[in-house]
Amino acid sequence: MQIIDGKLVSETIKTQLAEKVLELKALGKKVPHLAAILVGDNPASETYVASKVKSCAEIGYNSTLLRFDAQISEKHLLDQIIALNENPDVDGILVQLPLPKHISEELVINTIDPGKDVDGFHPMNVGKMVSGLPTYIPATPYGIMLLLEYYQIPTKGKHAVVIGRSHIVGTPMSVLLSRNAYPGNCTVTICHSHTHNLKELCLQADIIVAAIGRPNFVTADMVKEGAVIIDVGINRIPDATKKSGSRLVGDVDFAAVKEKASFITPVPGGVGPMTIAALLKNTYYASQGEKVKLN
Ligand SMILES: Nc1nc2c(c(=O)[nH]1)N[C@@H](CN(C=O)c1ccc(C(=O)N[C@@H](CCC(=O)O)C(=O)O)cc1)CN2
Repeated sequence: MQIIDGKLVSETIKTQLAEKVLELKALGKKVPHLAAILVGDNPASETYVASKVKSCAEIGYNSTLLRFDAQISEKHLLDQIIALNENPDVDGILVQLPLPKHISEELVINTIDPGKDVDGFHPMNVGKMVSGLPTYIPATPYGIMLLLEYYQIPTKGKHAVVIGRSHIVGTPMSVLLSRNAYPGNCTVTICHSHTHNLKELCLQADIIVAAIGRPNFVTADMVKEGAVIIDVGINRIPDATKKSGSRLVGDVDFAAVKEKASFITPVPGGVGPMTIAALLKNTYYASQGEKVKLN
């Protein structure tokens, strides 16, 4: 069994991007600029946005963080996005999700200029991804594709089971795994809350992508010997032995499942850091007026 080291791969990608920034600077060109919008005080969102801003600084990107309290009106938020769309210095825009209930995520995403939508959530970019055209690919699925490629994990003809059908992870992941290229060419099954024979399907899977948001949901008895396990879950559970009183676990029972897996991502240190690295790659492409073209 091999543990997929997302921290290592993300650091490698960040080093490559930092080199590209130095090249831009040497040519007297502008460095990539990411604008992040954070609404409210969700502690997890605060951590993720802080990590995005810190990563930008580490590799030499400019970043702008716009913070608003949870009561911001939808109209005011949309006006801020429009201003960023019109700001020629800003290459990439992201609005950290989730948003407070009174704000339509759909409207917010649709307001971001598709050319600056480095999260790849705009319907125009989703459509391009589904059509196999160069575009911005949502950061978590993009990060997973980069991990599969880095570890040269065979995917052609494999049965991939994706647990979860969110717009951020499950749905794009299923599109990418079934595309006609490497990584891809999988036969994909998407499972969700109405899937009755989940265990049976998982037992047939060569690759499982768990993105359901339930701690330790995938147990060893659901996994075939030699399966590749990609854990997207980030769940904080109580742990009295920790100073903080809690610890982070994925959607997979890592300790037991690793005994059966050929490759497995840990939590933390697996998919999470790759989400940031993939966002930074998208931002670089946006700054160059390019889109991501997977192999
Ligand atoms: N606008 C967006 N919102 C959200 C996205 C997204 O891609 N765009 N994805 C998630 C959260 N997310 C990025 O925003 C994200 C989640 C986890 C990590 C990460 O590095 N996790 C670490 C653990 C961090 C911790 O201690 O809590 C790991 O797994 O090692 C980065 C980014 C929802 N919202």
